[in-house]
Order: sequence, then C-alpha cells, then structure tokens
Amino acid sequence: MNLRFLFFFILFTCIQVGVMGQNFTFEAIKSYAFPTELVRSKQGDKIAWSIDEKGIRNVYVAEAPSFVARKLTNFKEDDGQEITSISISDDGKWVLFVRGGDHGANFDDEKAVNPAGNAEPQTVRVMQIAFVGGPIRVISEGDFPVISPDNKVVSYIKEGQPWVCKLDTNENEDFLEAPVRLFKTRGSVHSLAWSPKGNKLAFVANRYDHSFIGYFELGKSQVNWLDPAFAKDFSPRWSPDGTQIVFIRTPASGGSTDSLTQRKRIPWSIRKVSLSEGEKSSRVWEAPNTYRGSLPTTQGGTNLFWPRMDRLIFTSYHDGWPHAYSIAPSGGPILLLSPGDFMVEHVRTSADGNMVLFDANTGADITDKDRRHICQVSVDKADMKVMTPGVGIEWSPISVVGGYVYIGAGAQMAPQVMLASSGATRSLTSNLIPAEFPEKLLVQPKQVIFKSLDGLTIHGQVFDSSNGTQKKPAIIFVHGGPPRQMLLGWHYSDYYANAYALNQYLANLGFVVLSVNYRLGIGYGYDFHNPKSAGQWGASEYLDIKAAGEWLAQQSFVDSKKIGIYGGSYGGYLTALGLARDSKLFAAGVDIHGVHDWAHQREIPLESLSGPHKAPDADWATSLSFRSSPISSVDTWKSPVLFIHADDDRNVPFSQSIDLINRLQKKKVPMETMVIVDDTHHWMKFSNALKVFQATADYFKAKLLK
Ligand SMILES: CSCC[C@H](NC=O)C(=O)N[C@@H](C)C(=O)O
Repeated sequence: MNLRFLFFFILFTCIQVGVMGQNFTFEAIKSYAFPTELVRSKQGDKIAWSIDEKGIRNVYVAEAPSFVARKLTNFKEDDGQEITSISISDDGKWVLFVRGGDHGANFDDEKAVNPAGNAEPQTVRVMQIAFVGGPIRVISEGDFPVISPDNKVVSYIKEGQPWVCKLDTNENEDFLEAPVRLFKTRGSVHSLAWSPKGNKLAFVANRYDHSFIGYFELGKSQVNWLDPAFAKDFSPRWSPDGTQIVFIRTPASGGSTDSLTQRKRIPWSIRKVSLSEGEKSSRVWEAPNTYRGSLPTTQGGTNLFWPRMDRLIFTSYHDGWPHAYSIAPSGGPILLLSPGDFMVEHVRTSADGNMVLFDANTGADITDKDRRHICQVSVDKADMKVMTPGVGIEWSPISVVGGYVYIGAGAQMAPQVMLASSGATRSLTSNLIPAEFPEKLLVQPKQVIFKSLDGLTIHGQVFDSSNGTQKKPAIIFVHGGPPRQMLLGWHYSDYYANAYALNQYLANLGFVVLSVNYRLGIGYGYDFHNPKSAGQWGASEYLDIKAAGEWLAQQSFVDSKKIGIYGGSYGGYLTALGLARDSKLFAAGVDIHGVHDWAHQREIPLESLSGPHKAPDADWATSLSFRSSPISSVDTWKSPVLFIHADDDRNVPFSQSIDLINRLQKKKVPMETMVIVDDTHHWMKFSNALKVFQATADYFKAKLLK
C-alpha cells in the first residue's frame, strides 16, 4: 500500500470519526443570534427588534413589502448593555430604545450594569436613531420611553419622574432643545401612555401601599387625578377616541396581617373613567373573588388593551387557565376568546384593532402542551385559529402589512424572526446564524410524563444523543422562576435559551439530560402553578425533583450511580435542596446563584414576623421557611458541588451563596466555586455566560464521565 493511499485512508477515517462523533463545542452552540423586543410601527409597515450576537446587541429593522432585515445600530462590544423598550414613531421616521440596566431584576433595575469593569459604568440611557439609519442621539439617562402619536416628543422616566424631549432635528442636524421634566409628583411614576391625539400623558404614581392614575395635558401646569381611591390602580389604557381611560384596580396594601403560609386572593377589576374633573370611575368587570380569579401573574398580567371603541381585551386566570377575553367597555358578558386547557402569552392586538394575536401551548398533539404556537382570534368572536401548528416553538406575534411576524425556533433551529405573509413563511434573520452553529447535530428532546412522589403528573424533556443501549451518566436540569415552563425546543427567554444550549451540549458530551417542569411552573393550569405547601412554606415541589431523579435511576439507559443535578436561581435552590437531602440519589451538582436561606431572600416584611403586625402564623412560618431552606440540611449534604454566583445579582443576593458555602466548608463538603465579578443574575456579558456554562459542563465531565 503506497504512502499516498495510506495518507488519504487515515485522513478519511479521521473525518468519518469526527462526523460520527458529531461533537461540537459549547462556544459553537452558544453562537446563535438571539432576537428579542420585536415591535411594529402603528401601521404595521415597519418592524424593529434587538439581536444579541455573542453579547453584541444591536437594533435591526425591516419594512414592507420586502421586510429585508437591516442592522440599524452598530454597537461592537460584548459589554453587557441590554437593549429594551424599542419603539417606532407613528410616522415611521424614528426608532427609540433604551441601552443598559437589567430589566429582569427584582431590585436596582434602574442602576447601571458594568460587567465589563469599565472605569466609568455605562448608565441606562434613552437613545434615538432615524429608521433609515444615521447617528445615534443619546437623549438622556432614563428608561421606558414612549413616543407621542404626533411624532413631536418622547416622554420617559428618569429618577422616578416623567421627562419629555423634542424628537425633531433642525436643518443642520443639531437636535433641538434639551429634555425637561414634565412635572414632579410624589412617589415613583411608571406606565406612561399618550392620548391618541398626543396632547395628554396618562401615568401611574406608585406611592408604595397605594397608587393613583393621573394625566397631564401638555402646556398646562396641573396634574389631573382620575378617581383616586384607597386602592392600587394601574395599567391605564386610552379609548381610541381619547375621551376615556380604562384601568385595573386592586386593594391597597394594609389592614390586619394575613397568614404568611396560606394562599391569598388578590381581587381585581377593570374600571373606566372619563376625563372630566372629579368623575368617579365605573366598574366594567370584576373578577370572581376566588383564588383562580385573583390578579393573573403570568406573562403580561391582565394584558389590558382597548383596540376598538366597542371592545376591551384582557387576560384572566379565573377558569383555571390564563385566557384572552373580550368585553364591551360598558360592561356586560365577557367573551372567552381562547377556550381550552392551555395558556396564552405575549398577547397583542392588530393594527386595525380587529384581531388578537398571542402564543399558546395548544394544538392537535399532546406534545403541544410543551410548545408554543401562534394563535389568532377576532376581538369580538371566538374564532381562534392556531396559525403555526407543528413541531416548532413560536412566540411574540405582531401583525404587519400583509401578514404577521413572530420569533420562531425548533428543537434544532435557533430562534429567528419569521415573516408569515401571502401563505408563505420565511426567516428574516437566518443569515445571522453563524456557520459554526451545529444545528444538524442537536438532538430532538423527547417529551416524558411521569408521576411525582405524591401522584402529581409531571412533564419533562429528555435529551439523549445515543440509541439508549448502554448505561450513561445523567443530569437533571431544574429551571428557575419558578413560574416558568421549559419546552421541546429553544426557549423564548434568553436565560433559558442558555440552559437549552447547555442541555444540548451535555447530551452531545454523552449525558442523558432530563429537564423537569416541576409544580409552581406555568403551562399546566392554575392548581399546578399554585400548589399547596410549596416554596418556603414546605417545598412540595421538591417531590417532583426527587421523583425525576428516581425516574432516571430506573431507566435502563442510565447509570443510577452517576446522576447529577444543576439549576440557576430557583433552580439553584432546588439543586441545593437535592444535594442536601438526597446525596445518595444526586452524585454531584452545580448550584448557580441559588436561594439557600429563605429568611434572607427579602420576600417577607420583617414586621410580619414579630411585634404588633405579627402574622397569625409567624412562628410556624419561620420554622417552615427554615426547614424549606437548604441551610437546614447541610448535615446530610455529602455530594460534591460547584457554586457559581455573580456579585451584582439583583434577583438572588450574592450573600445567599456566601452563607451556604461557609456552612458547607465547615462540614468539609467537597466543593468548587466560581465568582463572576460585576455581572448580574442574567449573565449580561456573553463571555461570562460562556465561562459559567462551560465550567458547569466541565464539572460534570470531571465528576460523572470519569
Ligand atoms: C423566589 S427566589 C428568586 C428566583 C428568581 N426569580 C426571580 O428573580 C429566578 O429564578 N430567576 C430567573 C432564573 C427566572 O426568573 O426564571
């Protein structure tokens, strides 16, 4: 055999092994471009969105009829500055957006985020750019901009107060006049909403235990309050003719301290008020005073819209599922627009006010329960249609000229902006998926349904790249939130798209991965989402995590001695609980910014634990909260663990990990730690996300693949 032939034989074999091995790096799978913030102009002829390309976030636009995507901004750094609040002026001339902050935070969300360690942190700022392109104008530090319908000004929030600034430029492109504060009022202002004519601005003044709705007329010098009451009023929505406002009302905070551990009802109603001085509001609809009739807490909350003079749209959970409803502004019967055992999310109305679009976990197949599909329904007729059936995941629909756009993905296809028009569907951002992205090498997660230790039905997704013959090490992924649902494909949240990428990578490394949708999660109805004795009041959801571990251990294709567990935030909490309580079942774990001591999670006002405002069950609650916290079980914690936490975490304080690490070190529990300086709960800097998830995979390789 001559050398030349031998060389090519070896080369061919190596290629074959490479292809057969089908391995890819985590960096490769994390190279997808992630779209968010998809919005349209009023007429639906222009759209804009944000794309995160390996941490470099920019605004993209497109316009009818071609809707060819065009990069509008030119930010070049992985600097951790998210883009939010994108809007297009009604005349289509301007695009406004906010750069900076961490809008998924529970506290300090208005503060600068600085994971790049810049000497001068970049503040949260309102920016303006022409839709056709051009220089970016930094209008001001601020957030939540809303452009007036007459395209003359933008209003935004700065230091809890409303400011306004002219949009237009003069002939030599110098932008006119500096921003001015529109008015000053007590409390913190939010939910700015322009009247249709653009001459009045409605808002909510949050004053801690109560909130009022007011409006300010440009050129005047007084704020006008709308039916101020001993209540929390919010979500002001103008009538299309600008003469009335509807809003949501719930009780103000106060009165005798309720039980801490029992479920609470939050009554709510839709009310309508005209703008005449001193006018009282009238009730449009009152939710049933039941647990399910409580204020909905799923995506978008009440999703209140006034799309047409004769119809209001809202979301309620009162039949056990978050559904879209329609009602006349004068009140009367409600019309259920999305009947069935499923939930609606990302609700929007069409430009002409006649249609409602949303995504929902519904369809012809049982696997649709673990997907999202775009649905459309008339505002005044229960004629709902699933527009994107199949095995994909679609979300955030908006109506545009000639059709609708949305973000779509699959088990393998990374999230992309999709246009459905004239009977065809095409991607507007496929060109942004790098060649290195290993789409064809990804596994199709399989839907599994099993019983929890108390009989509750639990859904999960199994990622397994093998044909299920030999026994393999396994890993359980525990999502956070906890009101979340993992899906049979790429997730619509960037935080969980990270997790989906890691689960695919772990499967590619040779693990069986089970992502478990435990109780407290969404997508399976009110009772599943609001279980008894859950969280810090008994951690009943842990039964589902243990059941998932035991389900894996019983599988013929799993090595029951090599089952790992990982999760972030609330998922980190349940990971720590698993390692503390069941080190025999969970051989190793990675706890990413988990909650470890409920008493330090700022969830319960201290005055309800002692003194005159002590809750009736305060002592029982304190004991239950401690016993539901991982710190109470450190004595039985034996398995090795990797702790990861960023110290600018505004959802779960960094101290939660310091506390547990110090306790476990005293017990000489084998551990490794990773600190990410100046990033937040949401890995704003791409290179930090890479570091965190690569470390997670490497830890499991070292502990379970040896
Ligand atoms: C109630 S403990 C806080 C957990 C945290 N929730 C909100 O901040 C969390 O799980 N955050 C992420 C991961 C999420 O909201 O999904």
